[in-house]
Amino acid sequence: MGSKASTEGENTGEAEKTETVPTPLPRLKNAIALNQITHANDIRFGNGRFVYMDAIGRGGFGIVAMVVDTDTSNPYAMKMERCAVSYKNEVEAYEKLMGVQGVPKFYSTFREQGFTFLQLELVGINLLQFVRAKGRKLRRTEAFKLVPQMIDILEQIHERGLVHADIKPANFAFGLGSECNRLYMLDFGFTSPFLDSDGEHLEATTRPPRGTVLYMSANQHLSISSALILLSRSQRSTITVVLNSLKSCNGINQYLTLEVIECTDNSRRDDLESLVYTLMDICKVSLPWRNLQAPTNRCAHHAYFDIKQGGTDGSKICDVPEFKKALMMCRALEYDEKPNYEKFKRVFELNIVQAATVSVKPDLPDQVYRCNLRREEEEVLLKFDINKEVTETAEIAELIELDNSPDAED
Ligand SMILES: Nc1ncnc2c1ncn2[C@@H]1O[C@H](COP(=O)(O)OP(=O)(O)OP(=O)(O)O)[C@@H](O)[C@H]1O
Repeated sequence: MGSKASTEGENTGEAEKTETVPTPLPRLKNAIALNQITHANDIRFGNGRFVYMDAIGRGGFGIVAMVVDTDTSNPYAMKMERCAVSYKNEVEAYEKLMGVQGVPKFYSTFREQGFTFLQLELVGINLLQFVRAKGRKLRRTEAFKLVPQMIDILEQIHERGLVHADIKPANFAFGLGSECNRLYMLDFGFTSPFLDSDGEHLEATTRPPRGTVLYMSANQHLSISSALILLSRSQRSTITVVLNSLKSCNGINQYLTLEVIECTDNSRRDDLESLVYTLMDICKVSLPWRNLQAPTNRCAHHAYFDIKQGGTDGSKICDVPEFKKALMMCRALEYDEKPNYEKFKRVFELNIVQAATVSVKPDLPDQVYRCNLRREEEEVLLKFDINKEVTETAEIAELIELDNSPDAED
């Protein structure tokens, strides 16, 4: 299934030693000031061109590292993934989104030792980290101040014929330095086109829900088809492998019930609905489904659907008029309908005084946020130590596996 099991979709880089950051101590826990990076090490990517500095993010498929280009001394974000499933999607999306304000610049991509790499413009802390660093949720006026930028980015992504499909706080980040009051959109691993080659909206197709459970639209939980596959005793031989692995489960040796959760493909309205949930979450408006278990079957998805629907006008979700209105607008959109982005922005418009006085930006505009690596991730990085001889056949096997994968480039 394309959804992320974590209901929060967050990185878990919590408290950690700051041995690589010299004095003065940063005020933001885990922060790395760009002008304070002094340590260089022997971990290199891209045939030695990029020096690894620190891990700054983690996702479902790999890590994001801060690196420095030895040719230019410029820092970059390097997204490194073992699995190539979302990689091709993401590269295609970044290529289509070149030049969009609010999407990090995409510089290059390469493969090394069975891993895929994306060299990206380095941006600052994400919205989830921002809220945590503040130690409180945002005031509504603060969150609303961000809306025009968020909608503008989303509109431009849609203008290029793509739906993002994983809108959440961790996928918005502030820029660095003089760009620190600008928002950027990250993570195009689930991004997909919604227009055909003639510019027509694609027909609604079905596939497993996509996105991060906490923020995915109600529609993504609406299972519209499921398959019940009954296998007679005589058919067993054809699926011996499956049945063998299920031997320990009572009652499965006569028939196999396979439930397929499918929903309608994401379209523009789903991105907007996820944006409303993102805004609710960064303000002090709790998401009523936050404590539900991650949905693994149709019944659980329906429970999510019901609660996210919150009645026809979303009134059972929360009583904040702006969110209610925005949700109603999302619900009123047809699958292939272009949203009225300006109208959507107006729902969250601040008055003149608020617009002039409310400011939302990181306290430390030159700092990125370090993410604690797990042991296995550190071990992976050590594969890229230039002092270490690469002799392991496992690495060659990985390469072969990757090149044979359906996503491998020609
Ligand atoms: N260009 C960048 N500059 C700075 N930090 C970044 C950049 N890209 C990603 N990050 C950091 O890394 C985190 C994870 O990145 P991203 O969401 O792209 O990875 P992912 O594997 O797709 O994650 P997930 O599975 O949670 O969606 C982001 O939340 C962000 O904090």
